[in-house]
Amino acid sequence: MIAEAERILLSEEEIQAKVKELGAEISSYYGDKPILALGILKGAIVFMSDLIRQITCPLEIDFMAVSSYGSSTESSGVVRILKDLDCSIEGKNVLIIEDIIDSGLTLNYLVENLKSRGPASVKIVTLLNKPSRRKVNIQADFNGFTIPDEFVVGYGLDFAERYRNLPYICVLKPEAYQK
Ligand SMILES: O=P(O)(O)OC[C@H]1O[C@H](OP(=O)(O)OP(=O)(O)O)[C@H](O)[C@@H]1O
Ligand code: HPA
Ligand SMILES: [Mg+2]
Repeated sequence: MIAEAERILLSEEEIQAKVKELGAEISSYYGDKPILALGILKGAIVFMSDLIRQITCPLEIDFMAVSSYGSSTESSGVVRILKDLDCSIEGKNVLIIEDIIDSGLTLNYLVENLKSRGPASVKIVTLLNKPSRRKVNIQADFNGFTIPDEFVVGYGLDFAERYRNLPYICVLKPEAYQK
C-alpha cells in the first residue's frame, strides 16, 4: 500500500472478481447483439480494459472525455466535453463504461446527450456507485460495488490526476488531499 493511503477499500482480487461477474452479466444480457463500448475518459480506462476482455459479445470501442472534478474532491457541476465520439451511434447498442457514479451529474448529462443521437439503446455499467451523494436521479444498469461517502482513488480514479495506476482502490490520508 502507498504511504499516502489511509486504508484499502477494495483489493485487486476483489476488483478482478467483480469485473469477471460484470462481464458475464453483460455478455448474457446482450447475447450475440453487437455492443459499442463507450469508455468515459480518463477514469474508466483501467476498468474498461479489464471489462471488455470479459465480454463475449461482438464489440467495438469508442471514447468520450468529460471532466467536472479537476483538482477537487467536489464536482464543479459543469460537465465539459473535452473529446467527442469518433463515429455515429445511430442504431447502435451503446454501453457506457464508467468508473464511478457519484453526484450523477456526469452521466445525467451524457445519457441525455447520447439519446439525442438516435442509438438503439443506451445502458450504463459502473464499477463504483456512491448513492449517498446523488444530486440527480440516475442509476446504472450493471453495478459493481456500492461504496460509502468517501473520496477514493486507484484503478483509474484520480485525485488531481494522480493514483490512477494503483491496482486497488483506497482512501487517502486527509493530508494528501490538502497538498
Ligand atoms: O457522478 P459524478 O459526480 O459526475 O462523478 C463521476 C465522474 O467523475 C469522475 O470524472 P472526472 O471529472 O474526475 O474526470 P476524469 O475521469 O478524467 O478523472 C469519474 O471518472 C466520473 O466520470
Ligand atoms: O471518489 C471519487 N474519486 C475520484 N474521482 C471521483 N469522481 C467522482 N467521485 C470520485
Ligand atoms: Mg477525476
